Amino acid sequence: MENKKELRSWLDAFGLNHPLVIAGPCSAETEEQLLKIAHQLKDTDTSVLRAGIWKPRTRPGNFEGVGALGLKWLQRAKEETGLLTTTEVANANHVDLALKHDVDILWIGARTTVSPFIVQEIAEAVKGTDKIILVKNPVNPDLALWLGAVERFYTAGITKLGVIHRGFSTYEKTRYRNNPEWQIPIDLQNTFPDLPLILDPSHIAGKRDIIFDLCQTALDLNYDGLMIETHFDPDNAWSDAKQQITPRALDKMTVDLKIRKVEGDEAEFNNQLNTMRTQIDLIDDQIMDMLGKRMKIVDGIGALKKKNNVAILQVKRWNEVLGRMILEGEQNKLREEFVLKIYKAIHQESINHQKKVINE
Ligand SMILES: C=C(O[C@@H]1C=C(C(=O)O)C=C[C@H]1O)C(=O)O
Repeated sequence: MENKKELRSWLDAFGLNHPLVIAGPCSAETEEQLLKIAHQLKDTDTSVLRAGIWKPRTRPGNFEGVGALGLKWLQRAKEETGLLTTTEVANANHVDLALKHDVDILWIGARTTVSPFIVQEIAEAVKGTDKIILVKNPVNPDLALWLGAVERFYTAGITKLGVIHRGFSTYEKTRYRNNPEWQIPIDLQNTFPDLPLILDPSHIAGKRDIIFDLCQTALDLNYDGLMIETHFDPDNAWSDAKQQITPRALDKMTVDLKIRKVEGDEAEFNNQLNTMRTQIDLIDDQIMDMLGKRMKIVDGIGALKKKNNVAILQVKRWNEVLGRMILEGEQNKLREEFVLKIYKAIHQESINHQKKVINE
């Protein structure tokens, strides 16, 4: 599969002057609940109503969705509000039912994207339709697996495609429910600039107070849309209560979010930008030059260790280097977390270099 301008035609057809907004409850709970939310969203920037009908839950015993019954409610919400509809499908049977109820957009959940067998089954089931398919990232940070799932739909003849970034599972506790790992969608945009990219801040955040920040970051990174869980009474939602926001809060948020242009058009802006980018290029050259020089000395130490039969890893020295660089970083307004990431990568590469020298 290659990037093609046509990948984004379905999105362009919306004719929006703002990112696509998909909103609605985590789960369809009752007909009244879904219709009430749909009507509240009708007068916002929302174009598509979302609602989970079948809910994959981490543990059994929780509310697992109302099932096919909810599809009728979605259909009615579409008739009454004109909003398009979308739901998650996780097997061929879900697809058949969603198609019967004229759901416009089907999304593939993170737990489904990890399984090529199921993705293939779903791709076969939507073959021959003109449905829009949005593929959420797999739970594990694996870009090839994510794109592989998209490709299965493309190969089945589905051309209206897009991806949803919902964050990645980690064992460590972070401030997020699912770590954003922004570099992965950035890499994806580099390879497929015309594949619509939508942020699902609700599942990354896990709590409503950081949703706005996540959405702004996405717009700063040229995302094409937002999928936001919305409920008129979030605290009493049957699933994901902490991360849903009200349709009113969503409306306010879309007003407050700053939409950036992909490129600047004023000559003065472009001049200043070019000057600063030239400065960055020079500094990047220096960084590479210094890293190369550092690595040459590391090789020298490796040769010395080989001669004296001394181990590569020197924990005491390594901790001294780290401690000194954290302080140095502080003076240069660089966060400890960032300094640690860079120096751990440098240390790993030093070890690789010395391994090579010692085994030569
Ligand atoms: C370069 C050395 O080998 C390793 C690499 C280090 C580094 O890159 O700074 C530090 C300690 C060692 O674990 C060394 O022993 O000084």
